[in-house]
Amino acid sequence: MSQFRIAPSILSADFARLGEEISNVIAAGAGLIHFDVMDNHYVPNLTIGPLVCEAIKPYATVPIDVHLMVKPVDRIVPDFAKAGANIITFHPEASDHIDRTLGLIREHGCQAGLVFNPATSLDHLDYVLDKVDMVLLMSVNPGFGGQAFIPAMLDKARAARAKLDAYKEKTGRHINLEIDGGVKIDNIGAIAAAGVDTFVAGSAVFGHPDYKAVIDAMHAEIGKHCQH
Ligand SMILES: O=C(CO)[C@@H](O)[C@H](O)COP(=O)(O)O
Repeated sequence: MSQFRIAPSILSADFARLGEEISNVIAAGAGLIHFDVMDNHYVPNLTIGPLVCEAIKPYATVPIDVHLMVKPVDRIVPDFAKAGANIITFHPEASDHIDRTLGLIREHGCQAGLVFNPATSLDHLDYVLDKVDMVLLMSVNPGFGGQAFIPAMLDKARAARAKLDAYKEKTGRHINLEIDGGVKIDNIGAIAAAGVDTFVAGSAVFGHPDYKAVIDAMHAEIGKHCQH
């Protein structure tokens, strides 16, 4: 199995046919289902919550990757764990106690991750890596699908990969590096070469008439730049 996973963001799916959309992207090769939670407070948009997560769970035969763009974070964590989330990530700016929130997510049986906005320093990883399973780099400002990839995030991905590799050298534990925003067939190779292994893609997948064609093309581009 490839170490590289495409995580279609259901923000760009047809919400009237969500279960079917999820089955279709999984059949097309999706490795994760990316679930964007926006609260119209931490970010200027409002989306979906635990009830929808629970409703899609029977269709999600791959892990559900819940990206919390909410403040506060902690009180919603148990609800998402109960609703079937497998991975829960949150923004350090949205939690008063980052270490506590990471621990809380893991205590509820989910993998835990930190999300970095484009201008947020990776220093937040220091001292908490032992509780982190996933690092998610935003390559757009959070809140909306369909924005353009911010090129400076390639340098940030290289810096994050270096940190995670140094940690793996010390501990033997691999931490996934995910990117989110503006990921397309024509930039995914360069992003993979910068060290990213998990790629959120909303409009690129759901905006294409053939989900398998676009996910296959993404894996092919990754393959040109990295060993699959
Ligand atoms: O979290 C977000 C936006 O805040 C993303 O997951 C977007 O939904 C990605 O969409 P595309 O840029 O791939 O269209």
